[in-house]
Amino acid sequence: MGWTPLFLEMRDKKVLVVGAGEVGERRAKRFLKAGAHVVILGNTASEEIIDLGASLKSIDNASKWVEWSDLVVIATGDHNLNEEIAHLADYKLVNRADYPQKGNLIVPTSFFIEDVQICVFTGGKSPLMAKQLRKKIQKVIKNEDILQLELQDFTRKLLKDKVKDQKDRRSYLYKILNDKTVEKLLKDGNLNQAKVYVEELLLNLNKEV
Ligand SMILES: C[C@@]1(CC(=O)O)c2cc3[nH]c(cc4nc(cc5[nH]c(cc(n2)[C@H]1CCC(=O)O)[C@@](C)(CC(=O)O)[C@@H]5CCC(=O)O)C(CC(=O)O)=C4CCC(=O)O)c(CCC(=O)O)c3CC(=O)O
Ligand SMILES: NC(=O)C1=CN([C@@H]2O[C@H](COP(=O)(O)OP(=O)(O)OC[C@H]3O[C@@H](n4cnc5c(N)ncnc54)[C@H](O)[C@@H]3O)[C@@H](O)[C@H]2O)C=CC1
Repeated sequence: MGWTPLFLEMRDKKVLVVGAGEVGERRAKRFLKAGAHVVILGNTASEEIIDLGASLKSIDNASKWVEWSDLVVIATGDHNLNEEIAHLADYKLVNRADYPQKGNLIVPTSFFIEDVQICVFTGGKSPLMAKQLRKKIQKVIKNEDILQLELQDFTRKLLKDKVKDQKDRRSYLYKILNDKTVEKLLKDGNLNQAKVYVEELLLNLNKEV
């Protein structure tokens, strides 16, 4: 299995979705929300994805639209047609809804918590379990984790100015992560106070250096 997780910047990328049934529609929505231009090939597309900015084109011009695209989602229920499109698109990024292993791109289940994006992929073994695992993971991530993330971002920026050596910066970030006062402040939702606390610690750090 050669799959590895990556994040693609989809803003202004061109996505061709061949067949906007249940799966094609889901993919179209995902890419539209990420800022891509989406063309649907086929006979139908829901009002919702057209409103979101997708346009519907005839399958007769498939090779032209494949050439136009950066990424092709193949999601019709017609296996022969899917194979034909895959043949045209063999030099592109391709997501195959019917035979994932014949494509080179997976669209995993994913969710955002603030700026954190979490994805689950079961290697194609069980999409249903990918969905279940997503729901379980969503439950265990707490508000204080997100506040810690904000505090780490704040601290990293301060440290970049003050501490030259990356290894020293890393060790300082771990200290903040494991600091009991910080833990308590974040549990109580006091991000601003935690920032003040970190700033004071950093002042002391400057004195030590
Ligand atoms: C490989 C992959 C495609 C890719 O992206 O390249 C793929 C492939 C296939 N799925 C099939 C079926 C189902 N898919 C779902 C649901 C989801 N499928 C998703 C992803 C993926 N599905 C990719 C990675 C999967 C992985 O993690 O391994 C999710 C997670 C994300 C998303 O699609 O947005 C989304 C949940 C969204 C959420 O979290 O809410 C359900 C459940 C339901 O409908 O409720 C069922 C029915 C139950 C079942 O089969 O499990 C079949 C037909 C099998 C057949 O013919 O029987 C194939 C094709 C095949 O397996 O050959
Ligand atoms: N990746 C995934 O998560 C899943 C994949 N699948 C697989 O993906 C494929 C599509 O699944 P669904 O979206 O659920 O099916 P669906 O039946 O909801 O949608 C299929 C779409 O293909 C279009 N279509 C069919 N024949 C066509 C043709 N000759 N020309 C143009 N358009 C044509 C239909 O109009 C429809 O819009 C199936 O092969 C299925 O096994 C199914 C469920 C989930």
